[in-house]
Amino acid sequence: MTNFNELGVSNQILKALNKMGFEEATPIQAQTIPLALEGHDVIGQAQTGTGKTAAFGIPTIEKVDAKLRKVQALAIAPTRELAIQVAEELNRLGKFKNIRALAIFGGQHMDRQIRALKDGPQIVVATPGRLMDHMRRRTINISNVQIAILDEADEMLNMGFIDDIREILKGIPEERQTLLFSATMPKEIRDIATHLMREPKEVKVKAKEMTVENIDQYFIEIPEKHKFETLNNHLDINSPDLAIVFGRTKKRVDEITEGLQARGYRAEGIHGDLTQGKRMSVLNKFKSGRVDVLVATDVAARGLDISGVTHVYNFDIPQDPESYVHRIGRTGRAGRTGEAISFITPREMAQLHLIEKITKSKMKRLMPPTYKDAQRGKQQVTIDKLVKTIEKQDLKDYHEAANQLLQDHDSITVISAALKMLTKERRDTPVSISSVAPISVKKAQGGDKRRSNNKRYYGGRNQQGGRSQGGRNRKGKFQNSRNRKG
Ligand SMILES: Nc1ncnc2c1ncn2[C@@H]1O[C@H](COP(=O)(O)OP(=O)(O)OP(=O)(O)O)[C@@H](O)[C@H]1O
Ligand SMILES: [Mg+2]
Repeated sequence: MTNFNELGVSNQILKALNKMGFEEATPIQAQTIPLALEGHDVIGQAQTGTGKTAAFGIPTIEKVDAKLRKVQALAIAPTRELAIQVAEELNRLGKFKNIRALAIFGGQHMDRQIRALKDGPQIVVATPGRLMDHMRRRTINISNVQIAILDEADEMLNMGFIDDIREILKGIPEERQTLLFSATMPKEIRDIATHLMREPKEVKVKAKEMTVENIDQYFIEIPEKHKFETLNNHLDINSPDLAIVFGRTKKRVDEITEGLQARGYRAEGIHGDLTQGKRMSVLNKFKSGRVDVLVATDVAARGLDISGVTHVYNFDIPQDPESYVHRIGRTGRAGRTGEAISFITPREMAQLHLIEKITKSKMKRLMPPTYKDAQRGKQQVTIDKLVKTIEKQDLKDYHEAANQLLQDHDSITVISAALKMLTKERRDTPVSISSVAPISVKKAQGGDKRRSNNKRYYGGRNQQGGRSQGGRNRKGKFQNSRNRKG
């Protein structure tokens, strides 16, 4: 383990790190901070949740001049929420150096952003579309930018974004320093990257697997039409603190969300068709625990750092292995543990093997839990609560009432009634989810075509329906009568 002061970091940043509770540098931070401080271009690849933001953030803050109220560093991120999060972390890191970072992103009033830009932040974190808007209107001056950062670099250099990125980089002085970070870096993308950089130093934190080992990975082989009930059962058994459920399309996310709500779960959906206000409010509710289940498209797959996410469900297996890595990486962050459970239809088993091959990790098979298992799981939660209350031993005030009850009823009946009252039973509202076509490996491996598919996931951009939303969809209704009480 490396201390930050061994890395040549200033006292003001050490003070900020101390305040943030960062005691030691993570491996990617230890390896890239000195290189970036020396002025090298860097491609940094390390697993999800291992502190890449501070790895590029610390040297960036060290290099910009607080007295100069001009944009000196520009970070670009694929989604609005990520841009906001990165700006927040940079502001925490730069607090004692009086460095300010501003997030600019689509869906927010231009006027407001223009005013904020006039305030003279030294760092801007932007989504590409909105940044280009500002560039065209000349409401941002990037001619003083010395450091360009691409967070989620492989995604930013993917088909969906590459043209924007090229155009943005054209507006930045050529003698810039370029920093690229991501948990994944497919070779063809790395080749593109090196063309945009000057003799980049590549740092790849050595890991056996592309995914973090503190995430337990499981899969459940299951027909499409049983996914929703299985998700319900699983949520009941695990009672996750916070869970994210990834669905393939926006429509799917809406349907799963509505279904979960109908069953009594505190679930909300997030995808690119929602207003920015709604996206923010959903995410805030999730972060504060007012929502337990976040149902999302890949708009929430990359970079988001929400502590307390214990479970990630792939309701639909993703098309790209990289996307799998990022999705499950929303749990098991900063050394915590997590579980990832992927639903695989029988025809998608080949896709599962492809993901395993590329990520060099194995998913353990789970049998689909039954409704009975779920009931037991729910009851166990109640029993645990009851036992905790017993252990506290402050029940004297209830003894008289308990004695009275036991005179009129046998103990099994009384305890069962108490358990029933305490158990949050799932509503048995019938729910139907439209089915989607399975992902086939052949399609998934189709080179550039596969890459271009990514585009549709991301919010705030013009999104086409993508194949799985298209006319080939069969509409399969699914109602589970098994769970309906007689
Ligand atoms: N040195 C450190 N010590 C303790 N916590 C840290 C340290 N560095 C980062 N963290 C925390 O770890 C969490 C993950 O960091 P971060 O979001 O930068 O990960 P990442 O590598 O960018 O992940 P992803 O690939 O998902 O984007 C954050 O909550 C961050 O505050
Ligand atoms: Mg990150």
